[in-house]
Order: sequence, then C-alpha cells, then structure tokens
Amino acid sequence: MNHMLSIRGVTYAAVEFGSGESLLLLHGFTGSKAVFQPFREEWASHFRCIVPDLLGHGDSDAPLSPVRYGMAETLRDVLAILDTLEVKQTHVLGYSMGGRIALAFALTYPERVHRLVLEGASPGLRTDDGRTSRRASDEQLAQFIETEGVQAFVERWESIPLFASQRRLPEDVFLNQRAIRSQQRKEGLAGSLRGIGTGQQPSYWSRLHELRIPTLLVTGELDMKFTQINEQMAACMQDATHVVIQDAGHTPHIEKPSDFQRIVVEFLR
Ligand SMILES: C=C(O[C@H]1C=C[C@H](C(=O)CCC(=O)O)[C@@H](C(=O)O)[C@@H]1O)C(=O)O
Repeated sequence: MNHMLSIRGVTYAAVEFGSGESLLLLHGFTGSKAVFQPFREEWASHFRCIVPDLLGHGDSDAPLSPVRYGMAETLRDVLAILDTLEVKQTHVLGYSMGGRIALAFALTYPERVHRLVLEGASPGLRTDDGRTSRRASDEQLAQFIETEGVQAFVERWESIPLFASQRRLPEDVFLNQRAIRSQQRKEGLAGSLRGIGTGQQPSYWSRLHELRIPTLLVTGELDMKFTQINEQMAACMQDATHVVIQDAGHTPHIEKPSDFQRIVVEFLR
C-alpha cells in the first residue's frame, strides 16, 4: 500500500507491506524507501513494514527551511506517522542517517519502540568542536550539490573511502543504488545535510545508558570507523548486541544481504 501522508504541514511518502508486528524502516542519506525493496518478500511474511521517504528524499517533501529537517522536527514527524497509521509500538530499523534518527526516536519515545536495529549508525558527534567542523564540511557539500547538481554529487559520494568496498558489488546492485541516489533532488539533499546532518544533530552519547530497549548494532568488518563507534556504543548501553558482518563495509544490507537479513529476522522474531 502506498501512502502520501500529511504530517505536521509536510507530505511524507511511505510504502506499507506485510503483516505481523510492525517494523519501521528508515533509510540513510541519499536513500529512499526503495533501498529496502530487496527484503520485501522475506520481511512481509514476518512484519507489517512501514517505510517512509525521509524529508528531502524520495517522494516526500523537500522543505526550503533546513530547520524543518532537524532531528527534533523529524522525531515528531516519525511519531505522527506512527499515530496516523495507528501503530502503538514498533520495531525500528535504521541505516546510517536513518539509524541516527532511529536511536534518537527510541531515546525520545521509548514506549513506542519494541526492539531497535541500528546499521552503521552513531549517536552523533561527542564534541562541540567536532560538530562545528562537521557542519562546515556539510555546508560545503550542500553548496556543491546546489551548484554542481545531483549527478556530480553522486559520483563524488560513491567515491568516498567509506564506500570503497561497494566497488566489488554485482553491477546490478551497484547500479540500483546509484539510481536511487541519482533520483534525489538537489534541494532535498542539501536541506537534509543542513538540517539533520551528523554535525547538526545533538549528541546522544551521554544518554545511551538510559536505553533499556533490546538493540542490535550492525556494522561491516571493513567499516572500521563505524565498527569502532558501535563498539563504544555497546559499552555504554544496557541491552545492546553488536554484530560485525564479515567482509562487508558501511552498507551490509547491500553488501551481505543474506547475512544481514538473517541476523535482523533472528533478532526481531
Ligand atoms: C561519510 C561520513 O558520514 C556519512 C556516512 C553515512 C551516512 C549515511 O546516511 C550515508 C548513507 C549512504 O550513502 O549509503 C551519513 C549520515 O549519517 O547522514 C553520513 O553523513 C563519515 O565519514 O562520517
């Protein structure tokens, strides 16, 4: 079922499929609801999946004001999406930026989250200096997107070291991800970076100990940066299991989809 949801003055596109316990799926920066399409058949047999396009992505609105993309606004939007679809409590799976949002949502509305899966996520940056520096680099990237366009950005984005392992992907998988990224709007990507980029969101490091929700942290063995971050996260959390998927980089759901799918279903079932 496809939805166009009027949420707090903006429109979110979402797809809903399957039956069972609810599972909210949150894509990453440059993604869309399409990134979870390969798992649809398997997950539909276990869960009622709800997959929104986050603001600035896919078929959802791309507000002019970066503030509207902010973490506080996005968390209220996610809550309103669940209320609109009459979901009282849900599993939440977030990838990368979607994982940052998923973690913040679980900390803000813990009563609404049953289990949490974070893939390649973080609680934000620990220091003001780190956030200031990241906001500056994200602003430069946003300006690059606005002046050079989405295709030039996608070529640049694909080439960052974090995604080096994706060069080994089967061509159809690599080209599908490229297509999803290439379909984004420059104003949406720029607004998302400025509004909810890693440097813009608050740090949740000091609150990780509060979380009592069973949490699965998933990172790829070749993604040393986020594997180290998630090791540190697990050490702060009361009920977190960190699984490192071998021979995968930042995006295990496309690099090792069978391993990823098995680990997620085993954790949520
Ligand atoms: C490059 C860094 O951070 C970015 C990496 C991943 C996040 C993401 O959502 C990318 C998804 C994708 O393209 O597959 C993104 C985010 O959390 O917004 C980060 O900006 C880095 O070195 O930290």
